Amino acid sequence: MAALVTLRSPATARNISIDERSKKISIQELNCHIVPYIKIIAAAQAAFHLNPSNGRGKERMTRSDRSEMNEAPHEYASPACMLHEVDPAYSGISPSFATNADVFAWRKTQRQRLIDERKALPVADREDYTRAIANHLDRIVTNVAGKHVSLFWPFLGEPDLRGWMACLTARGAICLLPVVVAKATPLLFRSWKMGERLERGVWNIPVPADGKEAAPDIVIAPLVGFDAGCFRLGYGGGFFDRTLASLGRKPLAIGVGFESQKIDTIHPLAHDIPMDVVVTQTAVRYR
Ligand SMILES: Nc1nc2c(c(=O)[nH]1)N(C=O)[C@@H](CNc1ccc(C(=O)N[C@@H](CCC(=O)O)C(=O)O)cc1)CN2
Ligand SMILES: Nc1ncnc2c1ncn2[C@@H]1O[C@H](COP(=O)(O)OP(=O)(O)OP(=O)(O)O)[C@@H](O)[C@H]1O
Repeated sequence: MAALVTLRSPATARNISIDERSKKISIQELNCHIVPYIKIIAAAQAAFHLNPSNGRGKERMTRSDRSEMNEAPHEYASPACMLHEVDPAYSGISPSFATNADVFAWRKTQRQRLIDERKALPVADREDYTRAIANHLDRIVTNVAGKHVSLFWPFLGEPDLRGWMACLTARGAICLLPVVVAKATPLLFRSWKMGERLERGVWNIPVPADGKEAAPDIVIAPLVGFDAGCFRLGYGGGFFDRTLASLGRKPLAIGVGFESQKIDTIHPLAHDIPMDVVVTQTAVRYR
C-alpha cells in the first residue's frame, strides 16, 4: 500500500510518498528546508506503522540524531493516538502500574525484602562494604572545611559511617544528623560531633539534643533501594524527597547503600528526587 502526503509550505508544495511494503519513503521536490518536514515524515511513518528510527529498531532518538536534525530535543512527532506504539517511557507514566497507589503497594513489598536482605548481611561483610563506601566518599566529598554535611545514625543494617563522620569533623566539616519533626514534613538537620548529647527521636533513632540547626551543603542519604537512574527508595515516609524539595539551595545529594540493594527501577513518581550520586561498595554511579 502506498500513500501520498502533500505538504504545503508558504513557498511551494512537497510530495512525500510512503510505500508500506518496502518501508521506504520518497520525497519529491525536497531540496531545501528539510528540517520542518522531518517531523511530518515521522508522523506519517507512525501512522503507517513504519519504524521511525530508520532501521535501528525501537531506539529513542539520540542527542546526535537531534543535533543532526538541528531540532529542539523536546519535540516528538508521533501523534497521541499512536502512543501504544511508542516506548512506554515516553509518556512518563510507569507502564507496570495503573495508579500511584499500586506503585506504593509494590514499594512496600520491595522495602521489606530489601531491608530483610540488608539485615541478613554477615557483619564482617557489612563492615568491609562500609569501609569501601567510605573510601569512595573520600574521593567525592573533598574540601569540606566549613561545609555542612548531613549523615545519619545507622539503623536496620544501614552502613555505619559514624567513623567516617568523625574523620570529616576532623577535616573541619560541620556534620549534621536528620531530625524528624512530624510526619509528612521536611527533615530538620542539627549539628553533631562525637561526645555530644543525643536524645531519642522518632523510631528511636538518636538525634542531637543540643546541636545547632543548619541547612546541609551535602546530604548523604541511606538507601533502602536504588536504581540506575539514581532514584532512591527510603523507608516510605517521603522525608528526603520533601526535604530536598524544600531546601532553598539544593545540596549535593549522595545516596549510600550496598550493591545488593540495586533494583531495575523504583518506578519513579513525580515527587521522587534522584540522588546526584549513588555510592555502593563496588560502584560510584553519577546521575
Ligand atoms: N538512619 C536513618 N535515619 C533517618 C532516616 C533514615 O533513612 N535512616 N530518615 C530518612 O528519611 C529519617 C527517618 N525516616 C523514617 C521513615 C519511615 C520509617 C518507618 O518505619 N515508616 C513506616 C513504614 C512506611 C511504609 O512502608 O508505609 C512505619 O512507621 O512503620 C522509619 C524512618 C530520619 N532519620
Ligand atoms: N515533596 C513531596 N510533597 C508531598 N508529598 C510527598 C513529597 N515527597 C514524598 N511525598 C509523599 O511521601 C510518601 C512516601 O514517598 P516515597 O515512597 O517516595 O518515600 P521514600 O522516599 O521511600 O521515603 P524516605 O524519603 O522517608 O526515605 C508518598 O505518599 C509521597 O507522595
